[in-house]
Amino acid sequence: MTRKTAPSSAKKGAAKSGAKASAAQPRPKRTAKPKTEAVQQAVERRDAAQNVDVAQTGAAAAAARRTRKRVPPAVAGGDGHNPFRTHMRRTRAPEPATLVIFGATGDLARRKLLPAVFGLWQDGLLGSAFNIVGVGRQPMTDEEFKDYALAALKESKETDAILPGNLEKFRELLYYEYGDFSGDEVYDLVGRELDRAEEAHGGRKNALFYLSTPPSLFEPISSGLGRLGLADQSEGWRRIVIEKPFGRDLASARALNDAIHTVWDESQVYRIDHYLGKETVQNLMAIRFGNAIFEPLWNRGYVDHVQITAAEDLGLEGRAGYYEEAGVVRDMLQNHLMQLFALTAMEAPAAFDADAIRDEKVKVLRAVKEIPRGRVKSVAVRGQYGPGTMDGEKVPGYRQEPNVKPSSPTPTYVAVKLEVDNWRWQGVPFFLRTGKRLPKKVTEIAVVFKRPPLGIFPGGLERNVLAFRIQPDEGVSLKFSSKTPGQEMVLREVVMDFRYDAFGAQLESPYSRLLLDAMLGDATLFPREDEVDHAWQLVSGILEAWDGVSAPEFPNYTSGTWGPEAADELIGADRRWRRL
Ligand SMILES: NC(=O)C1=CN([C@@H]2O[C@H](COP(=O)(O)OP(=O)(O)OC[C@H]3O[C@@H](n4cnc5c(N)ncnc54)[C@H](OP(=O)(O)O)[C@@H]3O)[C@@H](O)[C@H]2O)C=CC1
Ligand SMILES: O=C1O[C@H](COP(=O)(O)O)[C@@H](O)[C@H](O)[C@H]1O
Repeated sequence: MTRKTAPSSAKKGAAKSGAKASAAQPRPKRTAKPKTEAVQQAVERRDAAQNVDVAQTGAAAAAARRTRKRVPPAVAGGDGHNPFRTHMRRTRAPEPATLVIFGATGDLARRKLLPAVFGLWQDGLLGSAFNIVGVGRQPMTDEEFKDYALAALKESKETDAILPGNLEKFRELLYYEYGDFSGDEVYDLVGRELDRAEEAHGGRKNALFYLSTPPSLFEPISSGLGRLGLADQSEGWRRIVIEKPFGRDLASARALNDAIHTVWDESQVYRIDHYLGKETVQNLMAIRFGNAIFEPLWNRGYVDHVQITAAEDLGLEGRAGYYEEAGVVRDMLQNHLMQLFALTAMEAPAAFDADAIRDEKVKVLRAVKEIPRGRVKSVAVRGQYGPGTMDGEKVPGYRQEPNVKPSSPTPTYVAVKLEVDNWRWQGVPFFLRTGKRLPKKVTEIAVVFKRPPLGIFPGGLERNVLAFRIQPDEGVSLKFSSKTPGQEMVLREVVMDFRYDAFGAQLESPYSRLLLDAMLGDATLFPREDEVDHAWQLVSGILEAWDGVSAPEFPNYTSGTWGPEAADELIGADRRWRRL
C-alpha cells in the first residue's frame, strides 16, 4: 500500500499512524488510469518510433549530444529524513553509482522501476551520489525524459508518498540516451554518461545496467555493452540485471547464458525474479529456518501435500504481443512458481548467503522427477479463459482480447503436479497452479498436513494447514481443529492468523529491495544460472507437448472461475484445491 502524496504539515507521529492504518485496509482494485500528458506523449512517440529508423535520424542528434557538457549533481540522494518510512532499515549504502535502465519508456520501468528507485533515493538509501540514465529507442531530450519520469512517478500506484520538493531534486538525477540497440553508438553514449558522472562519484564509474526490454534484446544489449568495454570493472563495479523470461526454452536459455558469459562473469549477472523480492517470500525462509517448531514437521512423515497458487483476476492488460509468445508456462511457472516451490522444498542452507541458498534450491530442483513429453498428460493441465463476469462486469475471453488470434492455443492457466525424489519428500506431491482471470488476486503457499491417525472425537479428522499468504493480506495462518464450546466433545476447524500489518509497516516494493541488493552486490535473492537451467529442464516437456499444438477444447474455463475442471482431477479425489 502506498500513499500518493504527503501532507506537508504532517507530523512524524501522525504520519506513522497513518501508514499503519493504510496498511490494514484492503488494497484498492486496480483500474486503468488516464495517462498524464508526458506519458501519453512518450507512448505516442513510441508508436511513431516503430516506423522510424532511429540509427539514421538519430545520428546527427547523437553527435550533438556527445559534445554537450553536463555535470551530474555532486551530492545526490534524499536526506533520508522521511517521516513516512516504515521499512527498509539498512546499515550499508551502495557506493556512488549510475543506474542505466534500458527500456526506460516501457511499462515495467514506468509502473515499477522508477517508483522503486525514487523510493530508495527518497529514503536516503542510495548513498551520497547517484544518477539514472534512461535508455530507449525513442528520440527524447533529457528534459522530455525528466518530464516523462516525473509524470510516471505521479501516476504510478507504487510511488511512495512524495515529500515536498523531492520530485524537483530527483529530476536533477535523470538523463536520457537513445539509439539502435544493435549498433555501437548508443553504448558509446552510455559510456560517456558514466565518464561525466565520474567526478561526482568520487572518481569511480560504478554502473548497474538494468535490461527492462523485450527478451529478444537481452543478448544484443549485453554484447553491445561488452563491445564498448562497459562490462570491464577496472574503473568501478559493473553489474547487469536481466529481466524475465530468461530464454524461451532450455536451449535458448543456455544460449543466452553462454552469450552473457562471453562478456560478464557470473558474479556480475543478476537475473531478476521479482517474487523473490517480496517480503512474504523472504518470510517463508524466516519462518522455516528461524523457528524450531516447523522444520521437524516439514517432511513426508507429516505433510500430505503442498499447494502453491498464484491466481490473478486480471486478464491480458494489453500485453498480447508478449503473452501470445510466452503463455502462462514461460510467464509464471518457469520462474515465479518454480522459485516458490524451491524455497518451500529445499533443505536448510548452512548460511543466509547467496551461494548457500542457491545451492540448496538447485539441489531440490534437481531432485524433481522429470516431466518428459509423454508424462505431461498425467501431471499437467492447461486452460484458457473464456468470456465471463468479474465483479459484476462482463469481461472478454482471451481469444477476444485485442491482438490475440481468434483461434489462439496460448494457455492462460496451468496446474502441475511435481514429485520430489529425495528422502524428505518422497511420496509428497507439490501442486502448483497459476492463471489469469481467476476469481481473485491471491498468491499462497499451503502446506497441508496428514490427517490424525485415529479419530476419537466427532469431527477432528481434518488436515491441518499452514498457509503463507504471499499477497494480498500478507501473513501466515494455521488451521487446526478445536473443541467447540458446549457439553459435547465436538471438534471444528479454527484458524490462528498472523497478519503482516501487525508490524505497522508498509511493505516495500520487491523492485526496491532487489535493486538495492544488486547495487550492494548481494545476489542472494537472484536466481543463479544453474537454477534457471533446472527450472527450464522441468518445464520443457510441458512446453514441447503444448507449444503450437492446437487446443480445440479452448476456452475451457470461464473468467471468474477457478480454472478448468481437469485441474480437480489432477489433484485427486481425496484432496481439494483450496478455495481462497
Ligand atoms: N510489465 C510488467 O509488469 C513486467 C515486465 N517484465 C519484464 O520486463 C521487461 C520489459 O517489459 P515491459 O516494460 O512490460 O515491456 P514494454 O514493451 O512495455 O517496454 C519495453 C521497453 O523496451 C523498448 N523496446 C522495445 N522494442 C525495442 C527495440 N526493438 N529496440 C529498442 N528498444 C525497444 C520499449 O521502447 P518503446 O517505449 O519505444 O516501445 C520500452 O522502452 C520484459 O522482459 C518483461 O518480460 C517482468 C515482470 C513484469
Ligand atoms: O512477471 C509477471 O508477474 C505478474 C504478477 O506479478 P505480481 O507481483 O502482481 O503477482 C503477472 O501479471 C505478469 O503476467 C508476469 O509477467
